[in-house]
Amino acid sequence: MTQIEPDRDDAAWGPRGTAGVSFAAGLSFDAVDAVLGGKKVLDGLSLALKPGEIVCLLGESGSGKSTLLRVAAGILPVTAGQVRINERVVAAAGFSLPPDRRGIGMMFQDFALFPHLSLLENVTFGLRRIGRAAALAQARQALRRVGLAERERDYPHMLSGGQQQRLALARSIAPRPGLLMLDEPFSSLDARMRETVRGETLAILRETHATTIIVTHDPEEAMLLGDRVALLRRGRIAQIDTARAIYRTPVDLGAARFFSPLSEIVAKVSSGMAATPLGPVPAPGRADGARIVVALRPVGPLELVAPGQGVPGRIVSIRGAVGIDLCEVRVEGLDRPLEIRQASDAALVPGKDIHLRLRPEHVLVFDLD
Ligand SMILES: Nc1ncnc2c1ncn2[C@@H]1O[C@H](COP(=O)(O)OP(=O)(O)OP(=O)(O)O)[C@@H](O)[C@H]1O
Repeated sequence: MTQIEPDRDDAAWGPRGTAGVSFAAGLSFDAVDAVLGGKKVLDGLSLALKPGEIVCLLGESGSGKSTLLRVAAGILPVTAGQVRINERVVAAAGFSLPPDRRGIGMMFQDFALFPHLSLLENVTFGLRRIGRAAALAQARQALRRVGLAERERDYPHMLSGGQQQRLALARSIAPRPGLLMLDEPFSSLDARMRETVRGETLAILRETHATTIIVTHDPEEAMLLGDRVALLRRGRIAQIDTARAIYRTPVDLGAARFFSPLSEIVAKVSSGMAATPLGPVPAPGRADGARIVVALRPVGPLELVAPGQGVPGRIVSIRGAVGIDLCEVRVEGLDRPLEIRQASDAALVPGKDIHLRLRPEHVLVFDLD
């Protein structure tokens, strides 16, 4: 058996070490189709990532998120279009560069660890090409970076969920891939652990410089982690932009609904304005008689004001969260209560009469489909 040399480099890496740096790669999908079970799951999908960029992929269940990662990694072929890595075509109809020649690291939702291999062996598994000594050094560096250096002889079942996530991350970054595909990397962790692990993972991704796609179901997570957020719908990108931009100017009502609950009011346009029970809302560019949806996020468009300065409403329910109250407010003329988030206030109680002022500049307006 090979004698494992103690690592002499500890001091240089600080308390936890750093992740090895990758050569970030550009990744692009040009009008890609992919078929599963006779169904077109990616349908003319186009998407381009700049080197070193982190893009979070959001979308309904079944919209094709995992399929997109599998196509990038070379696990699934394309039936039309092209996938390019650094301008080199790696997939096209009838052609697929094998996964191990693409320089892509993949991390799966269930971590896909090898139960019969030690932590160190789990990480060196993907490093067979570089020779035993270099593989051990790189694997140890990755384990140290995720805080598992002391556990290298243990087996995956001896780790907590959070530690397993860190091992899976170490395994995917150890070969220093230029591209990383992370499929719901935090979904099996509980809420508190998710927050810590998420921050740590982001720090590691920034260190490696790897160009990364992260699939998530959680809009807040996407907004925190992604340089840009891409919204996938029925196998195509419905919108891609910074999280702030998508939040402020979603491309349609479906995209808006993805990022927060909405109170939706249908209204008719007259002379560029739409009358709602909360007050008039500008509807520029819409013809007279057109029907629109005025959508209100729980934070921003409505403020509590003194009597006489806004429309009357009544609080019908209150749920407390950390530092905020989630209020449902009934307003005459609306079929459903409005959902409003307010800074916690003991004076806000169910049954209380309040007054609301609409801030039209914070309202989203969409054509009624
Ligand atoms: N092996 C398969 N055979 C046939 N259809 C499949 C297969 N795998 C996935 N699909 C279908 O392809 C579509 C896209 O699946 P995919 O896993 O990419 O979606 P997703 O957006 O990642 O969903 P989720 O968020 O639920 O993981 C779904 O309709 C799914 O049922």
